Amino acid sequence: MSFMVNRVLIIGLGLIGGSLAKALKKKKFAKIVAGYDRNPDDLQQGLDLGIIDEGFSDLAEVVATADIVVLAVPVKATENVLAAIKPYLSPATVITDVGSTKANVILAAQTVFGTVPDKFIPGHPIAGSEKSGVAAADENLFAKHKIILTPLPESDESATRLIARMWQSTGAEVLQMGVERHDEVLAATSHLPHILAFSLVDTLAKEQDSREIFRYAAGGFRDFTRIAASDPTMWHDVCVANKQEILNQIDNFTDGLATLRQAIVASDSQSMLGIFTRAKSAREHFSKMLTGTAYSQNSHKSQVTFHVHSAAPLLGRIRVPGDKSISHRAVMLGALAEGITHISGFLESEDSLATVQAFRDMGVVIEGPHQGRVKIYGVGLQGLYPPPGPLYLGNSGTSLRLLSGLLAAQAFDSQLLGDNSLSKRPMERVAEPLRKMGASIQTSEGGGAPVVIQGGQQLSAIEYQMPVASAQVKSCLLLAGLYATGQTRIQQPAITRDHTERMLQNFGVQLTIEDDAVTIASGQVLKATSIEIPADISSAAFFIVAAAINPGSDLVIEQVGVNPSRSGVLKILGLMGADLTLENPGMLSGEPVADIHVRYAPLRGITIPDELVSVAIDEFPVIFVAAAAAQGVTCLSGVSELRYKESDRIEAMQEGLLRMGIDVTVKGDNILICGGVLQGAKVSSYDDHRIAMAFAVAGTIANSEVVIEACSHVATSFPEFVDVAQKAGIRINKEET
Ligand SMILES: O=C(O)C1=C[C@@H](OP(=O)(O)O)[C@@H](O)[C@H](O)C1
Ligand SMILES: C=C(OP(=O)(O)O)C(=O)O
Repeated sequence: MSFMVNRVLIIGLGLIGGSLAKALKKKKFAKIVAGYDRNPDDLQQGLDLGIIDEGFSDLAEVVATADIVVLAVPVKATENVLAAIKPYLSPATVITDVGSTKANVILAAQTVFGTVPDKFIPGHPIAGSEKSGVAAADENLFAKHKIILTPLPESDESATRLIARMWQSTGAEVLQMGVERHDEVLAATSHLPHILAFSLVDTLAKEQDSREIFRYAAGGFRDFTRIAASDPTMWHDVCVANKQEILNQIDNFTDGLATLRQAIVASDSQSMLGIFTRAKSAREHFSKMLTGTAYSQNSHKSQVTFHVHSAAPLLGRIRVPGDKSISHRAVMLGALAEGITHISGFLESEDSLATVQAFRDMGVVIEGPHQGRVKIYGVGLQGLYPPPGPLYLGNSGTSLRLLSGLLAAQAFDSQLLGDNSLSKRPMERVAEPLRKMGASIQTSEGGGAPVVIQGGQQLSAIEYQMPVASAQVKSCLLLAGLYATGQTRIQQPAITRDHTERMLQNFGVQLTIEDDAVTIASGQVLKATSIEIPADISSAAFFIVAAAINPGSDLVIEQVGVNPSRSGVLKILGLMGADLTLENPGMLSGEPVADIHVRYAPLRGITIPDELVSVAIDEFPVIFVAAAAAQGVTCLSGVSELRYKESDRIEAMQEGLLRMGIDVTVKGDNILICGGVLQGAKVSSYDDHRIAMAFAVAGTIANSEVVIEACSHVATSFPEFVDVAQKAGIRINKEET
């Protein structure tokens, strides 16, 4: 490290002080790491173990020469230690501490110095262990842990930066927050759990047959009570120091426990399941937030790269997972219905799980998903609760836009957030008509997320002519229309998927449906029902195209949704000469389904009819691949909406196909793709699931390996893609780093 402090003095060589000394020495943060402890044995042990360079039993000798003094002593000793070092401090010395409460540390500094010195930067490492003492010092104790600094408005900024740099050198992540907020947050997340652990063990230990009980204590007891072995004096001091915040949290917890007790007394299964399912999903949600991972099990934030080699023919029968658009709607309407809705075929992907989480955050009891089955205890149109914080919708445009319509009509305020990609997508297209209905809704810079909604507005019906063909805008307004006084009529410039209309009718809602418009009246009640979700044609499309372009293929994809407002891809491929037949037709919860049978046949370039664009909107990435594999030129126009998806899908496909040696010309709204021989290349998915999967299909006919980078987002819509692709005969491997 180029930057080096001369001398750091650590006062108190316990677990935290010793670990900090060890880490600072290892990272060469200071030329000299000095230690002071009033216990000579600890000091000697620190020297013997090489944890400190110099040991002092007299503060006068060392304080004046230290650049940084760290108080690693119990919180209640802070005042005495500050008083002891005060006479020797030089004006340049920066002081910090490691206490787990902050208001009383500030008070101690005020008592000793009159006002808090501007070079005193209070800090708290959120790291520890049930072990104590210098012998347990661990140089990695702080790595990847959070350190909270609570500087005051008058604190010296360069002193704050220095302390931040000191902690960063140990591998920790440094955050800043206000003193009060720190004490409140820590009371909830650290102090209360410790108190509960101590109290539970103490209560059980007092029972007569405690020996007998503890003999049978299994994992649950051990997990819950590990922290009851922590240092009693330290926890005594914390309880004294953060008394009021801790009492607030104990009261809060006591209320929660009383509610659960009452549910058990009354054998109230719905309340018990509500508490347990909410807690389970919140725990999973938080763990994922904390580890930076995602909603579904087989997705995480690691870098995922696909490697694809040209395929043998695709043969046999496969199933692809449930429809994403319908899965979202089933959860939303199930939650708003009266009674219990049972769903099967639910898509367990990041996007649809984000919708589930949002409704759980609003108090809806949802069991599952378990093997595609979800049980929703509907709360009725007026039964949602205010969420405890912003609703995080990940990568999912459908969740954010549809929920905007619903939330604009609620009595409570809400805020909708998404990942980087979602934050860039246009949200004014829903905010603008919702404002016309009387909603109070703001989008962020550039018209994107976060979207902030003030509840408590009575919406009124409007007649709205949508400027863009968007099922999300239409569905958003239909949901708002359930609450708006009067009849909301939405007119669309082209056909868009009508799953919301079909599903509302399944839930008993009356609509007036015309060729290009739909009207909904408020005052209706949704009645719980059972929904079977067909396989997603947007996921099936990758295999339809892969089979269509690989000689010898003969593949059946079972029970796929073939709703005419979704199945433009079949028509487009048909016009290109693909050999497709629909077998075994039927209906699933108001949606037409069929087995799609694809056999290889040479494709030819065509001009894609304008009216097929909006009914094949998500399939264009893979349609581009079909065009690249076809003989001749494919022309299309009117697809500018593709620029507003998870990536700019026109740019992403053009770039990748050009790398693969395919001529793609984009002039304004016109796109020309010249079929040719696809070459092996390295391409990026731009974190867009459909781009990743489209290039995997392109790889099946490339003349050498295709490497697709940034594929973790495939879990947005199709977490099992690689497994299904391998089963169908595609030679694809997933590399995770
Ligand atoms: O309503 C829906 O479920 C969807 C509508 C389409 O978006 P737009 O409404 O923006 O066209 C589509 O691209 C998206 O994947 C899902
Ligand atoms: C555009 C898509 O989804 P959403 O708008 O829900 O993010 C998609 O799945 O291709």
